[in-house]
Amino acid sequence: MALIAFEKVDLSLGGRSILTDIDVSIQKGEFLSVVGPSGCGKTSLLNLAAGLLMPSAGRVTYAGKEVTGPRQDIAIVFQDYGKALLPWRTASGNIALALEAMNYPKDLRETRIAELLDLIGLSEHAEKFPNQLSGGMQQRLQIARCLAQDPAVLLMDEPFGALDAMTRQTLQDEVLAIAARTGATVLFITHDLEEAIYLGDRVIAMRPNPGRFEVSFKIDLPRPRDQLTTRERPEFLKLRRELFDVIKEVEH
Ligand SMILES: Nc1ncnc2c1ncn2[C@@H]1O[C@H](COP(=O)(O)OP(=O)(O)OP(=O)(O)O)[C@@H](O)[C@H]1O
Repeated sequence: MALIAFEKVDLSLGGRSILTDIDVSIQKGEFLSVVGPSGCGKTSLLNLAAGLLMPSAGRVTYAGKEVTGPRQDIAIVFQDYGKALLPWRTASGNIALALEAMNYPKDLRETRIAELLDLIGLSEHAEKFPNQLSGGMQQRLQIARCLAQDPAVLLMDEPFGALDAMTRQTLQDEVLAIAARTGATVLFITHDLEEAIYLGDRVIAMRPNPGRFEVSFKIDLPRPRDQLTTRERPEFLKLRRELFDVIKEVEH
């Protein structure tokens, strides 16, 4: 069953066509990666799924119903964790914020915060403020805060773009583990073609001006994925090459 569907969606902003003819169904539990050149409308696509933007034509549905605004069961992870976290609240305090927003029972909050900190490996850092945490830890914290909502969908907008390569790989594996464990549906936007393939069940490449879908690749690489062996597989290398050729072509 399609959890999120875009049906012939067009988006114009300020009189300019940003996205056109977007048609896609994202299945429950699917991990969909979207790649494309800068400015092709990836963030706009995610904002439509989040109910933060409304289509100019066509419709976006969630579980068969038209999306009319943000929902508690759809969480967004932004690239800029520095802006997403409250600097005057500790790691625990930042997670508490999400629980407060959803009126999570007061007497259960402490246990839930401890669970989430444990899940993302920050138990030792519960009382630290964001600026006392590394970039990777801050991004983990943002993810934990999203997970506090117990979302059915995670929308991730280049979440690891600002992190170093090693941290990035660790967090990729954590997100895969979280998705497998929670059954969450993930829409993942990235500039990194290898990251898109490594994570996804499917990768869609976009073409700019106006933004539209160019091609979709089904990724049949076995799970669980492994940073070394998965990336060494001939199918991985073949997909990487094909995707690279598509992006090179649409950028010109
Ligand atoms: N509110 C707005 N009004 C007018 N144009 C906008 C608005 N928001 C975004 N745009 C334009 O829409 C286009 C797509 O932007 P979007 O941020 O969705 O692209 P993107 O693919 O995510 O880019 P990047 O990879 O650089 O983050 C850009 O040309 C941008 O300038």
